[in-house]
Amino acid sequence: MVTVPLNDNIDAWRSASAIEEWWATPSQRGITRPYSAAEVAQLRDIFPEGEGASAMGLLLRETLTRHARDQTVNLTISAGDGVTAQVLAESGLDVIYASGGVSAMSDVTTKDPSTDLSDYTYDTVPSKVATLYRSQLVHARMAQLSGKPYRIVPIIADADSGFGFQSSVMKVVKLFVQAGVAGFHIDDLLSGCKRYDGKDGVGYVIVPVSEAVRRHIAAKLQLDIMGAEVVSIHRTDAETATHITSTVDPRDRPFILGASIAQPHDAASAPDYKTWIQAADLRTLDEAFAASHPALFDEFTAQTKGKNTSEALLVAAKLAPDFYWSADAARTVQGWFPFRGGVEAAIARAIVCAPYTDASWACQTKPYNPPAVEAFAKRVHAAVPGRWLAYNWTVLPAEFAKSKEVAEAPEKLAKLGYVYQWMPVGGMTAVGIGAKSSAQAIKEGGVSGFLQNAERVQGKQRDLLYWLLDLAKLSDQAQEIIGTGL
Ligand SMILES: C[C@](O)(C(=O)O)[C@H](CC(=O)O)C(=O)O
Ligand SMILES: [Mg+2]
Repeated sequence: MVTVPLNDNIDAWRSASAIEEWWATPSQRGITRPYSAAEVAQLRDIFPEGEGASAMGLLLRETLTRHARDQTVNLTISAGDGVTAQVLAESGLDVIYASGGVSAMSDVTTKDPSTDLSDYTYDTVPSKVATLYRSQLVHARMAQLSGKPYRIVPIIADADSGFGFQSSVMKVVKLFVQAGVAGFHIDDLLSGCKRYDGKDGVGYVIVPVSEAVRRHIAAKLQLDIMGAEVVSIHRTDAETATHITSTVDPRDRPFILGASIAQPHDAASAPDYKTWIQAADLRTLDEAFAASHPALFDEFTAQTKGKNTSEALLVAAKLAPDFYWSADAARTVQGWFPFRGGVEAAIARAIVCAPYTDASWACQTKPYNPPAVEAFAKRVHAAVPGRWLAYNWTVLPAEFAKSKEVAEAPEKLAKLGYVYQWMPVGGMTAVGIGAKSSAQAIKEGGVSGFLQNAERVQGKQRDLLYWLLDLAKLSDQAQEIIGTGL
């Protein structure tokens, strides 16, 4: 048997009481865990390996708490490389985002960029985080050596849908923690099947809310196993969703649509899906029953409390044998059910998932919509006071740049509790702008044009050599310490 001198510490690290003590601390005590500290202790490794991520996680918690308290704007963009990360940190931004979409489109582990479909290998964004985190470590070392101040900025990363089932959620979270992440978001999408043109009547497909909850519990379990302070963000795509994979969860019933007019064939065997759903007059079960049997609706509501669509449909059939409604008939060829996406569905999901996560985010794929943004904040806060909220500025039409409403919006959102706001694709735009202005300067003025342009943007030419010379001090210092004595 191998013995290590740290046995006592290891026993403490793997003890249920130490875990319980940690769960009672301010960062952890708000979380609902459907498992015990003893069960987590059994799954712990001999050594903890999340120290860097925990430090970053605590820093992020501090940052979000400060912005929530002061109602200040915390706005940032993504970074895909160490240079961008460093510039964002030096410029005073409080968070760096590691985007799945930007990675998908520009730099994936398999080296074959494509659409943002969450079908890239799951080590892609963790590996990006490692780059952003480790380059910050190097800069902190450089600064320490030269006695200069430095900033470490926490990284929030995109965990997409967790890349499969619960085990893959745990694996991607583990990689994130090992990489030094401060926070991550997990969504409720079905991986790999976004349709952007809507040509087939299907856009975003989500999973039942119970599956979203299980993803968050799996993620939290992995954080608990690793003892990591990392912030977990609930993301829902329910605002955009057009379909859901299953009708099993009663909490999804208010948004599941079915045919209220019987058709000769199911939607899946119809020549044109969109024409079929129009003819079938899609409604929720409750809407259809209320419209066809208003006198029985109160009785129906009372008897179907907490029931999913199939169970509620049985009640409807007993109360009114002539009633017709079918979610099954409206399934797509893949078996997905029509879903009424919107802010109501996003709010419902945010409230259900809040106990297992630290922050809530309804992903935006349409231009800024103030009433929806406000409704989400107010209703989520009514259910979960003080909840951290996030907002993505993704769809940014050119006219936004000059609109007064959008200019004032980040501040307005900060007052509503949106403590983290970001332009997810902004890192790609920023790199593109830098490259484009450099290329233009070279074309117009050669070496001198390039240098003048760099100086104009960066303020001082020192920045051009900063990395090379200051980094070199680190290796020079190591050589100095090793010496020439032998
Ligand atoms: C935020 C996001 O998840 C990302 O990967 O950056 C994407 C961004 C995008 O595709 O525009 C998303 O909003 O789904
Ligand atoms: Mg993404």
